[in-house]
Amino acid sequence: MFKDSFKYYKSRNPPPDLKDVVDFSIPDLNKVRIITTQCVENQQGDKLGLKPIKEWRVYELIDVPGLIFIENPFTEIGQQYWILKCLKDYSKKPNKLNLDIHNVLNDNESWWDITFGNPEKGKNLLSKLRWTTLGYHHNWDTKKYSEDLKTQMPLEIVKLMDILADAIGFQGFKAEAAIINYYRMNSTLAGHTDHSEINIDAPLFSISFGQTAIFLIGGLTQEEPAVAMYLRSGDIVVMSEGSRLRYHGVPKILPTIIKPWETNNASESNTSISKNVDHWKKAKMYISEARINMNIRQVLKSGQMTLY
Ligand SMILES: O=C(O)CCC(=O)C(=O)O
Ligand SMILES: [Fe+2]
Repeated sequence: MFKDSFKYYKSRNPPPDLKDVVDFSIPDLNKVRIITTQCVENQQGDKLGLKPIKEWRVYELIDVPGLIFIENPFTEIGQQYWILKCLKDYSKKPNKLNLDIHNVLNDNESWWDITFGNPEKGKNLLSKLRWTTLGYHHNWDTKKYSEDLKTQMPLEIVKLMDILADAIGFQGFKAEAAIINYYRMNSTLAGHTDHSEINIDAPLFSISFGQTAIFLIGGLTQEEPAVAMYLRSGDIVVMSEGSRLRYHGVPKILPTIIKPWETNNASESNTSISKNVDHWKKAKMYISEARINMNIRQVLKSGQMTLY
C-alpha cells in the first residue's frame, strides 16, 4: 500500500533502510531501461543552463512504464540560474503564493526582498514559503484550473520545456501551468494524483533542485505498492502515458553530499547567469537546507485556446 511505504520512508525512529531506493546514478539494468534522446542540439540549451543533449542520461523505470528519469542535465551555472529564478522571481506577484492567505506580505513586498533584506520580519518568513503557482493557477480547494486565474508563463520555462520535451520525444508539449514547491528538511508531500489538467495525455515534468528527495511512485489506486527513488539536484522526472495518473509523494528530504550547484569558480564565470554574486550567496544559503521542485504541466489539449 502507498501509505505504508510513505510511513516507512518518513519514519525517523526507526530510520528506514534505503537499500531498495532506486538510484539512477548507479542504474540497475534489471530495474531501468536506457532511453535514447532525440539529439537535435539546440543553441538555446546553453543559455538555459543545459548540458549538450548528447551527454544526458535518460532512463525509464521498467516496472512503471512511462516514468522517465533524466539525470541532472543542468550545468552548475544552470543550477544556480534556476534556483535563483525560483527564489527571487517566481515567488513574486502576480504569481500566487501559499503566503498570500496569511497576509504576511504587503502588495509591494516580495518574499525574497523581505526574507533577505529585513532581518526582523525576514527571520520567520524564510521557512514559510511552501509553494507558488504560475500560468494557469491550480486552485487547491476545488482542484481545478480557471481561465480567470491565469498569469503569464515565464518565457524561459516555456523554452526549457520545449527543449526537454523535444529531446525525449514529446514534441508539441506546451508549458501552461507550473507549481514551484519549496521543501524544508522536515517537509513532506502526501500521496496524491495530478488529474486536474484537461489534457492528461500530455506528460508532467518535475524538476528538482537542492537537497535530495525520496520520491514514491505508486499505482493508480492507493492500494498498490510504491517504488522509491532518489531525486537529486537537477534530476527530472517525467510522468507520461501509463505513469501520468499514478499516486506519488515525497516522504523524506535527505541532506545531500553532492552539490552540483556549488562550484569553486562559478563567481568568476563570465556568464550573465551568475552575475549577481550577492544574490547567489543568499540563494546558496537557502538551498543548503531546502529542496525546490518545479512541477510543470500542459493544461489544454493541443489546439484548444481556453479552458471553456
Ligand atoms: O516535489 C516533488 O518531487 C513532487 C511534487 C508534486 O508531485 C506536485 O507538485 O504535484
Ligand atoms: Fe504531483
